Amino acid sequence: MTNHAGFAAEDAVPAPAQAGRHFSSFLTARRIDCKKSAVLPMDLSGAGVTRPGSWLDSMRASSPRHAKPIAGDEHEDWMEKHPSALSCFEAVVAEAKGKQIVMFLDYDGTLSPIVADPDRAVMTEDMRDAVRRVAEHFPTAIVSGRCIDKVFSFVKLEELYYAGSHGMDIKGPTAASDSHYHIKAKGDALTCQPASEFLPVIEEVYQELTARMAAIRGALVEHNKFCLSVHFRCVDEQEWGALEAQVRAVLQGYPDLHLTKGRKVLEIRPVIDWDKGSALQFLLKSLGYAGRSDVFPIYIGDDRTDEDAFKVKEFLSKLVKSKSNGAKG
Ligand SMILES: O=P(O)(O)OC[C@H]1O[C@H](O[C@H]2O[C@H](CO)[C@@H](O)[C@H](O)[C@H]2O)[C@H](O)[C@@H](O)[C@@H]1O
Repeated sequence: MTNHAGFAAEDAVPAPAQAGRHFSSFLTARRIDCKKSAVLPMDLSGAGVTRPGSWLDSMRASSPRHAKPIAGDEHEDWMEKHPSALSCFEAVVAEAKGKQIVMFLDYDGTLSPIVADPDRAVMTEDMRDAVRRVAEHFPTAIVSGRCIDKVFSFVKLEELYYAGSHGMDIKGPTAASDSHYHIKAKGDALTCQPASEFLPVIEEVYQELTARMAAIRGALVEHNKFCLSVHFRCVDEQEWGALEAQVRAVLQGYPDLHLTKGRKVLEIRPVIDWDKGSALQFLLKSLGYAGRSDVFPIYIGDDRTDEDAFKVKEFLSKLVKSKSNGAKG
């Protein structure tokens, strides 16, 4: 569900699928298996998402200057499929009644505003209080592209679960050991790191990219432990093509890594079958909630990587269906 402003949000490509903030829930989880995190074939054609020639266009289209309004029928169709969470709030409440809510929250752009310097993306005290209060009532997890340590340094709430590195590093306050899901109970803590074998290669690529990006003014490489972010928010647009070419040149030597695009950022990740959606399923499973009809997970996020979690189950069509069947909202 989307709080849709009628314009493609900043960094949104293609526009309709990215506009606004999402607020989603699903009723049952798709099956996951941490052990079967298959290494997929390399896709240097653009992270399996976009053709190489279209990457620069996509980076440009993500700039507010280039963003186009979604018009006419296309807008109507899109709104029909992606109703605003706020306009459906009563339907969400009705659907959640009598069920255990489990809350999943993205960090950047959701709990914190988007700012030029990634190290300064702090959340407000009001937002922290709101998250604290949510966590008093429901199990709550932060699901972020950042490394856990960084996101924890911003959120500072020990009672939460954290899924950093786009879900590839999970920690939480309680655990029941489960070898099938690679859950290790360390004291009371829950951990899962399905991409740990990639740590050395990520470090190597970090060093290479940092060296190359030194020549591009404003470029920044952020180490997110199991993945990397190459930020171009502060890079002159004339340099974006060169930056992308440099990143691709480095990745030529690393077939087990792939490239995706976020909000003014290129993201480098291990090619494993694991994303924010897998993390969400893992957490539900380890909390004992997977597949239960009396559980109502909610996910709030603003980015394309959050859509991996939204895809876990067609909760949206369920809500749209219940709405057209007469539910309020
Ligand atoms: O999954 P998220 O918690 O949304 O993290 C995604 C990326 O967010 C951060 O970058 C974004 O926010 C920065 C601070 O506002 C902004 O400067 C940048 O342009 C955005 O792309 C973070 O720095 C990345 O490492 C995350 O992968």
